[in-house]
Amino acid sequence: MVTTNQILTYGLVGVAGALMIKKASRRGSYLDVNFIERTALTHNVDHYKFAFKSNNTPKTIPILSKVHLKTPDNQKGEYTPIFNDDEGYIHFMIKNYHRTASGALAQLQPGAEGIRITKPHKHFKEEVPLDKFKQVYLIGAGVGLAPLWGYMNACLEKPESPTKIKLIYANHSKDDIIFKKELDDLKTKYSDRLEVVHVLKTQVDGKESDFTKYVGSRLNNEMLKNELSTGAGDDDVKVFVCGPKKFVSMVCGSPWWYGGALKELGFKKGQLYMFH
Ligand SMILES: Cc1cc2nc3c(=O)[nH]c(=O)nc-3n(C[C@H](O)[C@H](O)[C@H](O)COP(=O)(O)OP(=O)(O)OC[C@H]3O[C@@H](n4cnc5c(N)ncnc54)[C@H](O)[C@@H]3O)c2cc1C
Repeated sequence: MVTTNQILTYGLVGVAGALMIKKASRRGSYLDVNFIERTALTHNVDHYKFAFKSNNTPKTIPILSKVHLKTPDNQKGEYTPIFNDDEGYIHFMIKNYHRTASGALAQLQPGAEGIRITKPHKHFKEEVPLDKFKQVYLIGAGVGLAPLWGYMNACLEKPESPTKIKLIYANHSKDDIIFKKELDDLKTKYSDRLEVVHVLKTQVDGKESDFTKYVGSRLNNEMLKNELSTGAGDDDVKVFVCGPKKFVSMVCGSPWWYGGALKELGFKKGQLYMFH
């Protein structure tokens, strides 16, 4: 006969076993990567290149997906790959906050062991729509450019895509703009499909007004009203937003990510997609 004590013991063993399996499978979802190199993009943002250690891994990472990167000392950061290349390397832009994961990553030497990333999970539930929309507004600040950069390049590179893109990119100063030259080159190459509007809070050399009229203030409702003058209420127009929390909530409200300037301008909830 099975006693109450035995039932309790079997029950506890069962629960412990289930928890161990869950933990193991979670652990198993990390993939080992090799750190290849780091190059400076700005004074505090670096381009990181990694390679998967095993052949039994994805060769590409979907754009707009998010991964957790774990450092050798077990610090975790949340990042979006900025592009895939033909040789199977994974590329990130990572801001160094001199602490936690980003601080540890900044100390890595090429060849460093013990770095792991999670299998990518997509942000979008549907397939990433590269040719579905007539107009996409990308509103980003600082290193919040990361997911927007992946989308922008993939969309522009798709020759038959009808999507026009306007990037509104807010930074503290000119020195903080990530991929400034690359953005200029893309504007030239895709002059009929890409518009870039910089917003700079501070002047450094007085030449900022050569490339933007928005100098001396952070992005605000008035600027958004000027720059997003069409598309409110139109299902063929999407807005993607990424940046610091206060920036995102100014643009599209919080805590439910519908509100802020975009709601005031008449954009519908279904038109907005924010990374948070
Ligand atoms: C899905 C996802 C993916 C991410 N991927 C990456 C990644 O790949 N790499 C990475 O390093 N980080 C990543 N992050 C982190 C995240 O993007 C940054 O922590 C966040 O954007 C802050 O960036 P920052 O430090 O450059 O901003 P800050 O330097 O703090 O601010 C940048 C600019 O934002 C503007 N701003 C700030 N607050 C306001 C406000 N209230 N009103 C108006 N303008 C304002 C100002 O112009 C300021 O100069 C990711 C986050 C998420 C949610």
